[in-house]
Amino acid sequence: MSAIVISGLSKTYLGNTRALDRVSLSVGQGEMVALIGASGSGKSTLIRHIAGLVCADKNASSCKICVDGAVVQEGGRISRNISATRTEIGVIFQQFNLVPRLSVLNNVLAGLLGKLPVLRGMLGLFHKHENQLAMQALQRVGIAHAARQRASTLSGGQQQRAAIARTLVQGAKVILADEPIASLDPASAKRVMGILSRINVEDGITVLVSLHQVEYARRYCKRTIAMRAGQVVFDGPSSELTTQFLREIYGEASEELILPDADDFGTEPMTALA
Ligand SMILES: Nc1ncnc2c1ncn2[C@@H]1O[C@H](COP(=O)(O)OP(=O)(O)OP(=O)(O)O)[C@@H](O)[C@H]1O
Repeated sequence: MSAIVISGLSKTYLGNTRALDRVSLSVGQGEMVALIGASGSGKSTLIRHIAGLVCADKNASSCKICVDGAVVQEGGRISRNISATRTEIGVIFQQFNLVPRLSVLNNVLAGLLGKLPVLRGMLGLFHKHENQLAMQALQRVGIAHAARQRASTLSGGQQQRAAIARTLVQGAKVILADEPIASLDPASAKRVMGILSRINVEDGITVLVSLHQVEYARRYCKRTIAMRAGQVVFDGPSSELTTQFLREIYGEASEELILPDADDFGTEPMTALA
C-alpha cells in the first residue's frame, strides 16, 4: 500500500509564482525517499501540501493528496478529517520548531497533544506512562540525559533529535522532514540522518526527507525524487544521480547540490546507526 499518493498537484502563489506544476508521485509504506532540488525548486511547498498546511490551486480539480489512505486535500480544499490524519504525519522543520523555554521532555510530550483531551493537554497533565514513552523516545535519539534542560540550551543537532523524538511519541506513520540537516554541521547532519534511517528500518515509518545535497540522498535513501522549477525531473534509484547526470538536469545550479567533501561518504554502510 502507498503511504503518500499525490496526483495533479499544482500551486501558484500570489504574484504568479508557479511553485508546483502538475506533480504526481507515490511513496510506498516503509520507504525512505529523498527529495532534492536547488533552492526554489518547490521542495518545501510540496512537503507543506502533503502535511495539509497549504492548499493546492482551486482550479486544479483533479488534484488529490492522500496519506496512509486518508485524503489530506482534494481539488484545492483541505479535508474535513484533517485533524485525525495529522496525528499520523510527523513534520520536522529545518529550524526544529521546539518551544525554547520548555524542557526537552515537555517538547517531546507535545507530540501527544493531538490525541489528548484539550484541557489535559493545555495544562500539561501527562500520565506516568506518557512520560516513560517520551523518555524512551529521547533514549532512542541519544539525548535522554538532557530531558530536563530547556530546549534552548541544546545544540542544533540535539534540538533536531528532540524534534524526531516528538514524532516518535506522536506515533507518526509518515515523517515529512523539510531540510532537517540544512542548519547542522556535517557530524550532526550525519547523526540526524542516521536516526531517521534507523527509525525507518526499525519501526517501518515512511520517511520523505528534503535535502540540498545529493550525497546525503545517495548515502541514506535508496530512492530520490528530484525537482526543478516545480516539476519532478527524476524519480528513481539514488545511485543513478551521478554528478554528470545532475549537471545535465540542473546545469550550473547542480553545484548547489554537490558536497565539496563528497569522498567522506564513500565507504559507510547504507543504514548506519546514530
Ligand atoms: N508563501 C509564498 N508566497 C509566495 N511565493 C512563495 C511562497 N513560498 C514559496 N514561494 C516560492 O515558491 C517557489 C518554491 O519555493 P520552495 O520554498 O517550495 O522551494 P524549495 O525547493 O523548498 O527552496 P529552498 O531549498 O530554498 O528552501 C519559490 O520560487 C519561492 O519563492
